[in-house]
Amino acid sequence: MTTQQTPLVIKLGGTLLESNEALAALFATLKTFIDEVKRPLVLVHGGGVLVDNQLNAMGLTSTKKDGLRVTPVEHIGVITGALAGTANKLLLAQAIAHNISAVGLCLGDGGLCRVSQLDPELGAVGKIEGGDGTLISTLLAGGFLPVVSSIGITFDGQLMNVNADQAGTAIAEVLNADLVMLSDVSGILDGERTLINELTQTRALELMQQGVIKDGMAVKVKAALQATKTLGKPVAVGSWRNPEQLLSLLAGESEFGTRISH
Ligand SMILES: Nc1ncnc2c1ncn2[C@@H]1O[C@H](COP(=O)(O)OP(=O)(O)O)[C@@H](O)[C@H]1O
Ligand SMILES: CC(=O)N[C@@H](CCC(=O)OP(=O)(O)O)C(=O)O
Repeated sequence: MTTQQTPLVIKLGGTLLESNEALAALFATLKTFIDEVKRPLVLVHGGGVLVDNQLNAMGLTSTKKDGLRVTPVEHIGVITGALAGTANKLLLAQAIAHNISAVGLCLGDGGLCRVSQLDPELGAVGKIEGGDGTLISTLLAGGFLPVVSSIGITFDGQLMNVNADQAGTAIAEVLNADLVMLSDVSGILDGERTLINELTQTRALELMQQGVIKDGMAVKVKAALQATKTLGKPVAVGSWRNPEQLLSLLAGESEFGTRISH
């Protein structure tokens, strides 16, 4: 593998993390991608469903504000366990089972991303910016697959819960990579619940204003729009059920998923 090629950042989220079967199918495709396409690949992941399960199991309740989880400081330990622990290691386990050499990281490793508190009302929720890509580039040059959770660490050493779509954007920016976001849905749906293949910024803002794109999808679309702007190329949103379509989608050749452009 060479780092001369444009890296591909794939963000994984949604109920994928709850299904070993879906994870195994995805990693079989990723293995083929790594062997055949030979492009540097980085995985960034969420695991909101695992966070919900862990908080529930501990008798803790959690709310979201504009698609972001309100994170009281007393919840951050459990959330870190779910994201940087369980979710990250479930993905590592799949990589190992598919003969992929992977390394599990969080946003703080090697100064990858800079994270500060986003809004005191949200508690330990991080605002993310790109940082130092040296560690990831070194791992890619060594043929490893970096798998990055969305737990960040502030300069003064506080753990922060970062939305994983925002983390995907920040890492794609650090690496000047292509970005695809895989979720539970086939892509972004319009008011009639029909898949939108091509979404421009103007239409995205309109649909968010109308409340057609909302909750977690509004966070995702805003993160994707930022990435299209900074990277100067489209971002793909699709289902982890058809990962093999995502490169064609980025190239504007597939009817699967949504291609977001500036
Ligand atoms: N216009 C829309 N198109 C598709 N999904 C939408 C839309 N508006 C809201 N959603 C919701 O957003 C969810 C995806 O966001 P989210 O759960 O945050 O994804 P992930 O966990 O993969 O980051 C969908 O499952 C759906 O319930
Ligand atoms: C601040 C914030 O909302 N953090 C998210 C991080 C995980 C995430 O984004 O997971 P998905 O990509 O699977 O949705 C959360 O706690 O759910």
